[in-house]
Amino acid sequence: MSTSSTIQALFNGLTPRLRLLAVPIGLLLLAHLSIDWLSALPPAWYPLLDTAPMLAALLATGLAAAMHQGRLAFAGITLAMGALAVLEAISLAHSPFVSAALFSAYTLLLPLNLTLFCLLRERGLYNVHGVTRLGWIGLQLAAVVLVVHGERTDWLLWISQPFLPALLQLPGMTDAAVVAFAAALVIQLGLALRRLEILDATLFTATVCALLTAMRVGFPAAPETYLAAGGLILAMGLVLHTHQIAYRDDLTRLPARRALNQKLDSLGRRYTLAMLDVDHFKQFNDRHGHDVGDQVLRLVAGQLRRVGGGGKPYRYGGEEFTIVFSGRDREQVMDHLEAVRENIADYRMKLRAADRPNRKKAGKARRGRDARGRDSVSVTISIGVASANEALTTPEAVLKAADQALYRAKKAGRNRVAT
Ligand SMILES: Nc1nc2c(ncn2[C@@H]2O[C@H](COP(=O)(O)OP(=O)(O)OP(=O)(O)O)[C@@H](O)[C@H]2O)c(=O)[nH]1
Repeated sequence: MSTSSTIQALFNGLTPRLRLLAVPIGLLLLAHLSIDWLSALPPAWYPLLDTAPMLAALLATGLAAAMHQGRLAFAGITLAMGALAVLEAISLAHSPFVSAALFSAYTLLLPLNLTLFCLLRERGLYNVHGVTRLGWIGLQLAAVVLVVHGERTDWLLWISQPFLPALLQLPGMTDAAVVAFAAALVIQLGLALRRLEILDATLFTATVCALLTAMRVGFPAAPETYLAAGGLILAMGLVLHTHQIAYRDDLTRLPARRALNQKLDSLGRRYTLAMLDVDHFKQFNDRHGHDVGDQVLRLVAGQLRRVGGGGKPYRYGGEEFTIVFSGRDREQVMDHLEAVRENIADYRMKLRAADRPNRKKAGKARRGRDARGRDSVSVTISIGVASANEALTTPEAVLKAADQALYRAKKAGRNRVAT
């Protein structure tokens, strides 16, 4: 097994939540490990190191703006402004008051803004929402300028007051900043794990970078490296997000047809394909409505994800799915497909009041009541299976054979696996 396929296998073995965080956290680790090496660079490299945070943040902002991703564009802008503030604060070019004010602004406003852009709905960039969000950033800039130019030491002293027990305090940071970062990280991680969106995971990791920057201000090359890593992580998140949009089906969150085509092109000589279709789905939709139909497709997708035998499910389109068993013969996958079919047939989906079926209409979708007396419905699926062999030498031919087998399963009465 090559190194890249070992890494791929390890990555695929992670739970979806760990997989989501693996890439941004991996980048952060890489940045962390490179600090010693970067700090030993000859002085000729210092200007590049100094400008790297700004370049990375602007790269993220530019990419986000090009992709109309308002949340990330504004996160990039605030990261750039934060980088400017913290690098000025530690540059020794200003009075202790100005340095302290800039550092406080960084430690309070950056976690607040990154959390806000994580929480806010995506509303694009070039519209009234974009202007409002830009206004919000402008307002903060004005407040910082007011404090710095007005020499408002009273404000600075007020936000610097200690109130946390010694155990929770962090050296060099105000207690307010510790609370801001802690709250930001908890909220962002919670959102990332709940929504399983790569952009949330990258915003969370960028906030970790921002915190490490504040905690390592005295260490050579450390703040610059963490800040640059934050910007690069945002930029990488955007690229992964775009890939996800192109390759993932929005409704079921399974890989979509484009990903299936790519997978088919990468298969070796031994593989089996299964085509699946929800039985009488048109009638089901007519009876229960499109929304309940959508719920059923999500439920089917959830069961397909659990298929054994190394099968990888895809949404082929509409109410059709494909499972790819790479390196497996038909005999090796039949039991796993039977298990999926049975699990789906046995699963009773509870209906909310608004989803109640019209009991007057007769129908083929099975209905009943659960233990708590709520209406429930269930569906069945039919499956057609075919493997590559001397007669079926291309993935297209195997897929077509699986589709013909599916047709036979339907003809034979549905809710069955046919070869
Ligand atoms: N709710 C919902 N319905 C969908 C979606 N995609 C396709 N459909 C519906 O799936 C139905 C497919 O129906 P048909 O291809 O006629 O087949 P069927 O009713 O499943 O019957 P058999 O395949 O013969 O068992 C159509 O009514 C489509 O509108 C979707 O994303 N959501």
